[in-house]
Amino acid sequence: MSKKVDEFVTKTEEELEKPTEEELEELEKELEEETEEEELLEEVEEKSPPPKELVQKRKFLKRQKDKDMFETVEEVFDTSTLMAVYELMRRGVIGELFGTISAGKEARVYCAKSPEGKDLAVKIYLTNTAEFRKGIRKYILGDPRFEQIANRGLRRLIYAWARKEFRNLKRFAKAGIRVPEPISVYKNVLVMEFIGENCKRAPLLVELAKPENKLSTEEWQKIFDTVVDYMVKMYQKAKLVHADLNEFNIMYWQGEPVIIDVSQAVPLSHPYADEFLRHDIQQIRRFFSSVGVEVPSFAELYSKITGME
Ligand SMILES: Nc1ncnc2c1ncn2[C@@H]1O[C@H](COP(=O)(O)OP(=O)(O)OP(=O)(O)O)[C@@H](O)[C@H]1O
Repeated sequence: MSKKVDEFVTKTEEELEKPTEEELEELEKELEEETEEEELLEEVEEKSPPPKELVQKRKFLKRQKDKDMFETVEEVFDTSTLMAVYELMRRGVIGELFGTISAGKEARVYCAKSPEGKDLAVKIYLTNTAEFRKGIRKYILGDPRFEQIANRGLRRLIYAWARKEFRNLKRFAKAGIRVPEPISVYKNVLVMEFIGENCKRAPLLVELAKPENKLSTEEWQKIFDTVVDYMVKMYQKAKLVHADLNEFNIMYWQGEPVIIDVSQAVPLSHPYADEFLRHDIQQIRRFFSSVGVEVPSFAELYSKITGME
């Protein structure tokens, strides 16, 4: 944990003024409402660039991201982020904030405890313009219209991005897909269920595939079947395509795969939803065949997920 956060947490613990019941109800309502920026984000998404280019660029950025995952990144919290964490403490969502679980380009994930002592995952989206721009580019590649909007109110757009992940988590959970339970979102801070125990996160599928874990083909088959079942539910019930589904975005906890990183999921109405779905299917086929599962053909999976013959 950075020194800044440490000092901040100690200070706020003594100074917290808890919200009233009415205020909490108001806050709950606020979470349900779509902000202007969220609408704007949806509009911008509709105008994303050609699918081929987008998919290729995503692949490249993913490789970069995986490489960077293992590099240490300096912790930098700006005042507004500190104030957002403070507000979540005041609301009784976060009790204490601990160390970093992951330091990606777009977000940092921290382990925290609720005031009742329950483990929480706190995902903080970076508000640094350059960082966010790089991150969101994989999604809305250098679209000049986006650049314009971004210049006008990038910070608010980031808040919308965090809320989008919160909503997508809700939508997935409602459709019966195992995701971290979304707890709260405020500004660029998203609070969700911690997948793991005592601040030790559960493994990702990519880690589970390492030889020392020695999972049997039957066990992999079971995980594969569950992931496909999730994909069917995503498409047919949640009416969303994950759009970045692979072994880096699926955790494994208590015998079940758990889908994470859903901020970039798109509705089926998105012009490139089908392209993203095809890419997700290819990624899943590639990974599971590499661990010995006899995966069905692309066409078979595609028709199962979409329900189209
Ligand atoms: N709910 C959670 N519980 C425990 N660990 C989590 C949780 N959510 C995310 N993580 C950890 O944090 C990492 C990054 O989370 P996520 O993929 O949502 O963010 P990201 O912005 O895409 O980050 P990255 O750029 O590193 O992929 C995950 O790979 C996982 O190790």
